[in-house]
Amino acid sequence: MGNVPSTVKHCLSSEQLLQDNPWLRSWLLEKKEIVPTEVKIQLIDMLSGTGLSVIEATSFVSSKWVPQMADHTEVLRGIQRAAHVRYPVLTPNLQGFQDAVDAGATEVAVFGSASESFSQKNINCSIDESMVRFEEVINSALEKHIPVRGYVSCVLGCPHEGYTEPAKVAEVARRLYDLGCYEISLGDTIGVGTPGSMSKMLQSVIKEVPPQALAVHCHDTYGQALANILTALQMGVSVVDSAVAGLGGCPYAQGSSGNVSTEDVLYMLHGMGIETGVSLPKVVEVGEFICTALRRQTNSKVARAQTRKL
Ligand SMILES: CC(C)(COP(=O)([O-])OP(=O)([O-])OC[C@H]1O[C@@H](n2cnc3c(N)ncnc32)[C@H](O)[C@@H]1OP(=O)([O-])[O-])[C@@H](O)C(=O)NCCC(=O)NCCSC(=O)C[C@@](C)(O)CC(=O)[O-]
Repeated sequence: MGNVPSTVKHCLSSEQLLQDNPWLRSWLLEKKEIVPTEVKIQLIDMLSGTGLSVIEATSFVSSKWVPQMADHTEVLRGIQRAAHVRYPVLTPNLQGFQDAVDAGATEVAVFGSASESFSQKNINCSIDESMVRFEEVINSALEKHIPVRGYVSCVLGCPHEGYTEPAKVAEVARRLYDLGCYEISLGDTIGVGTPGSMSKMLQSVIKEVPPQALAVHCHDTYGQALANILTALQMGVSVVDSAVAGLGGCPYAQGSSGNVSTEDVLYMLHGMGIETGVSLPKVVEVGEFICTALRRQTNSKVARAQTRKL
């Protein structure tokens, strides 16, 4: 457990202590607790029953880099696949791709960045080097008729470099699209974007990749995620990444909050008369399950309001 203060070591089993000391609870949670494999499997199985058509199931990254994903094979093999749902997994390189295929993956995603520093910190290589790795993954995947999605991180800002030039995002998105990714998900990894910067960035990207092949992946650090998503919808993007209860984040983007919550996105879309086929009450239920299991509060405003029966 690293540098655990001795007082904490002695009291770990005391639920009362955790209740009396919310700081201790959050400290323990921040210390990268590993979510049990069976909880991950149950979470995905419950999400499969909500009407969602895509659930990103796990990530075939190095367990030395991200120990939380060491059980990727058990998770992918353990879930009950629903016929109407796709279960892509993240694969940063050929090794991850081969492990994913061995575990039964039928769709994968590569993840690059519009920021050199973030690329180095996140996947230990430059943007150019990442494209070489991705090309290997994409070629092998397409030979096996496995669709590949491409992520571009830091599209509206980088934790190390600050502002990201829209032209750089467009260039990286175009390279992934040309390599054969069927869809490019544009990640506001640290959640600093606003409708103004989202619109400017999309105007640039849409010149290179058609909006029908784009998705947005917003984190809600500054509370702008829904506004940014609405901006993207108005510009012709119709695929939105989100996380139940607003969980998530990135181990290489310290301080940024989780993804926009699925519940909040659904509430907005349904309010606009957009048919998603996803049941909001069921997603709220899944959120309650995972928040109880992780002993954390939901980040979804909609879930909180509905619990208070507003
Ligand atoms: C990419 C690597 C693997 C490069 O890691 P590396 O250390 O540079 O890799 P390497 O090729 O030099 O190999 C070193 C060791 O790692 C092993 N290795 C090599 N590849 C793998 C693999 N796939 N699975 C398991 N093991 C692997 C390899 O076998 C070797 O083992 P050793 O010989 O030392 O025992 C590493 O940097 C890594 O795992 N990074 C992932 C970090 C991560 O998961 N970040 C969060 C992803 S989410 C995201 O990026 C943002 C997104 C998508 O959500 C959107 C947004 O919000 O922006």
